[in-house]
Parts: sequence; C-alpha cells; structure tokens
Amino acid sequence: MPNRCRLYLITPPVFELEAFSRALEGALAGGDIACVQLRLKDAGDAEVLRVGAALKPIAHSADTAFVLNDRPDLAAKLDADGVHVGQTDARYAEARALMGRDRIVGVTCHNSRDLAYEAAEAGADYVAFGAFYPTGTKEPSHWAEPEILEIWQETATTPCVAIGGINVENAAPLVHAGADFIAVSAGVWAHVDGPRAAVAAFNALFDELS
Ligand SMILES: Cc1ncc(COP(=O)(O)OP(=O)(O)O)c(N)n1
Ligand SMILES: Cc1nc(C(=O)O)sc1CCOP(=O)(O)O
Ligand SMILES: [Mg+2]
Repeated sequence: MPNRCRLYLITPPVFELEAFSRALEGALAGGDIACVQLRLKDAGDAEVLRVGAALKPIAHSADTAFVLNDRPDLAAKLDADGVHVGQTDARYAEARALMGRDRIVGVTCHNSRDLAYEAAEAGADYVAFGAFYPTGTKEPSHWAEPEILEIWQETATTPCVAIGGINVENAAPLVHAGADFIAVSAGVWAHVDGPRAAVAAFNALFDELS
C-alpha cells in the first residue's frame, strides 16, 4: 500500500507579507500540509530573509516544514527545514553541504528519470517532476506525463513530487500514478472558496484515493 499523498504548498511569487501571513494561517487551518515552500522570484536577499523569518514560525505552528526555493545559502541563514533547487540553481552537492544531512534538499527533475535517479543516488530527499498541466505561475520549460510517477514508484524509493498547474479537479490522476506529494500554488491561493477550503478539499481527495 503506497503512502498517503500529501500537499506541498508553494507561496505566490509576489505578495504583501501581512496579508499573506493571514492567508497562510487560513491555509494551514484547512488540513494537513507537509511543507510550505517560500518562492519569491524577484526579491532581494534581505527581503527573502525578512519574509522567511516571519513565515517559518507560522508554518511550524502547524507542524509544517518550511522550505526555501532556489537559495541554499539563505536557507541555511534562515535555519529553514530545507531547500528546493532546480537544474539551474545551486548544484545538489552545494545545497547539501550548506544544509547538512538532517535538512531537506529537493531537486527539480522536469520530465527526466535520468535526472531523478542521479539526484536520488546523490542523496536528495525528494525529486520533483513537472509541469503536468498548464500554469500561469510560470512558463514551464518541460512537460511531464503521469506515467513518469508510476515508473518512479516501481523503480525507486526516494519520494516524488508532482508540480505544475495542479488543482483539486485535476490532481486525481497524479495521486493514482503515485505522487507522494502534490505541489500547488495557484490551486490553493486562487481557489474560488479560498485557501482553507482548497486545502481541505485536497486532503479529502487524498483520503479518498490513498
Ligand atoms: C517542489 C518544487 N518542484 C519544482 C520546482 C521548480 O524549481 P525550478 O525548476 O528551480 O524553478 P523555480 O521554481 O525556481 O522557478 C519548485 N520550485 N518546487
Ligand atoms: C514553480 C513551478 N515549477 C514547475 C515545474 O514544472 O518545475 S511548475 C511551477 C508552478 C507551480 O505553481 P502552480 O501550482 O500555480 O502551477
Ligand atoms: Mg529554482
């Protein structure tokens, strides 16, 4: 029996801290969230550190891990629980050296099993595949099919994350295919009934399918 799928929540790329802190509290009140990733694409280092220092305790108050995107150096400074690195960010080995063995290091692997096996063998805590669906959050450079999750589950033990355009309505095939985590940004923050309802709906779906 595979593990129950869990939600991996990604912040919007731009937000106002005070209002977003309340939105994050609302999302966390909606149900289980394994991890919150701070993904600010156009902020300077000082701003990332300021926002990270404010959001980390909010995530921790719900027993949710706090992960920083792109920057293992800032993640270490923030004492974050982990960092997510893409193929054009810091290399995995550099991220691991900065974060230490006890923190989470996740790696983008697009639609490539070879990249994923390489990351897993190097010691990554999870590999991320995507994008599975069109998304307005960023312009995806690669497209993945659910089959990559099935093959990954049959051939590897490192957890896998599915990302890209996922919402409550289109997540089921990815859960069926074996995603350990469903990573979502707009599907939570732009949900018609608000973030709390979105998180509750994702959790109901995971309960139903796992
Ligand atoms: C969980 C997760 N998976 C993939 C990504 C994408 O990372 P990357 O390819 O480095 O692109 P940016 O997010 O940095 O634009 C991610 N952030 N999180
Ligand atoms: C940050 C990111 N990385 C992707 C990839 O394919 O690697 S897709 C994506 C956007 C995730 O946001 P949303 O849930 O709003 O689509
Ligand atoms: Mg990146």
